[in-house]
Amino acid sequence: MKKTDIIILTGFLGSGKTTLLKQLLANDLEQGKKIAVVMNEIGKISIDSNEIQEDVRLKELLNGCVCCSMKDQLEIQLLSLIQQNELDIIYIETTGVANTIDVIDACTSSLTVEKMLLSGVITTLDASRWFSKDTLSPAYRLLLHQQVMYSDIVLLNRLNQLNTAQGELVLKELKSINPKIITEYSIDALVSNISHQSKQSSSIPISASSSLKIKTIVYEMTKPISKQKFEHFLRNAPSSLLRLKGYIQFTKDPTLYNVQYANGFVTYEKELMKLPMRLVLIGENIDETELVSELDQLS
Ligand SMILES: Nc1nc2c(ncn2[C@@H]2O[C@H](COP(=O)(O)OP(=O)(O)OP(=O)(O)O)[C@@H](O)[C@H]2O)c(=O)[nH]1
Repeated sequence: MKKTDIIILTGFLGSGKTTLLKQLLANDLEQGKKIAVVMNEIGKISIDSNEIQEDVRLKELLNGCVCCSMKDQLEIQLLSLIQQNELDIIYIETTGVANTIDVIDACTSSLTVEKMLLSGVITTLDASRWFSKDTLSPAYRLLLHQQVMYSDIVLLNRLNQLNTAQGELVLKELKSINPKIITEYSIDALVSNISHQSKQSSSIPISASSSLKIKTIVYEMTKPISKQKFEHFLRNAPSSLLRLKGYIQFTKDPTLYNVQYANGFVTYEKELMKLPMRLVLIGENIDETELVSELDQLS
């Protein structure tokens, strides 16, 4: 069964996410694709939702961020969207202050990965915002940096608001963080580029999933594994492995555990529901063959 593509739109406040989304939706609808949008807003009301066409399924997550307080709601909304509709693409428009890794984490649970595939992260970036980033607080500066770093495509706009030297400096800095910076794009050119490539693949071809900046690996377990070996695996995991989560069963213990690993720490919680033993691993340039082979040896 073809999985529904998930495309995450990130970008700082006012950087052009909704403007881009509207263009992408118009293009997809013209091609007859079945689309849904999950729109996340920090505030209690969404202004941008009114801008979404009627034939697009829309879910709003308001008053919080899907990268933190609303993580669980995102999973629930995604699952309900695909249960009720046959969809080609789900766009997730994040709040301007969302942490990219945490959004990826939130939309790749061990339940969603069965039916959905993360197809990429697109970031919109205002060149003048980047140029004046030193006026932001350290936390927002870091956020902006990470939005660029973890994106599969960065769409840079408003470059014409800077002079030539400033523009060159911005580009040099950005390209040292992420070479996939697209500048001077007009939405028309971008959309026609997407349309052209979409004829070959069924979704927005940001890149093949194997070459995404942040990769998600799904590991299905057929039998319980050794807890001792699993913890040894985690202790020796590469630092590029950012997250591991899912449901796991250990040898000589009938309990199913919800396992969560991040920043070198692992936690287990008893899971009462009968869920598939499946792990999701998220990381930057992680080697799937190597990790899967190591996991295979844990039983
Ligand atoms: N010059 C220029 N302006 C743009 C571009 N994209 C969006 N804008 C304008 O920037 C403003 C904010 O655009 P939005 O698309 O609402 O930005 P957003 O990232 O969704 O904003 P928030 O949801 O508030 O974070 C609007 O006035 C847009 O018309 C662009 O590529 N170039």
